[in-house]
Amino acid sequence: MLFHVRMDVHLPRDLPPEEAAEILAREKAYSQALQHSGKWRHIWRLAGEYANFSIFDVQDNAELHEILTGLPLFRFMKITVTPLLRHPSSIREDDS
Ligand SMILES: O=C(O)CC1=CCC(=O)O1
Repeated sequence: MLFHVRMDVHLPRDLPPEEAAEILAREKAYSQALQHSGKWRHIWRLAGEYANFSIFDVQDNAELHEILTGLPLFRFMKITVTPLLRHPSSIREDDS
C-alpha cells in the first residue's frame, strides 16, 4: 500500500545541541535503512520549511504506524498521512 506522508519537524528551542545532533543522526540512519529496504520510496524537502513529503510502500496501516512511531524525531513531529491508490488515468504500467 502506498502512503503520502507529510512530516513537519518542531525541535524545541531549549533542546541541547548535542542531543539534537544525536537524534538527527539516528533519524538519518533510520530513514536511509528504510529507503534501502524499499519501504520509504521518496523523501523530498519542502522548500523553505523544516518539513518533508515522503512516499511509503508498506504492507498495511499497522506497518506504516510502526515505522512512523519508531522515528527518532517522532515526538517532535506533526505527521499527516494520506493513503494513495492508482489513478484511473495513469499511464504507468506499475505503481512506481
Ligand atoms: O528533516 C526532516 O525532514 C526529518 C527527517 C525525516 C527523515 C530524515 O532523515 O529527516
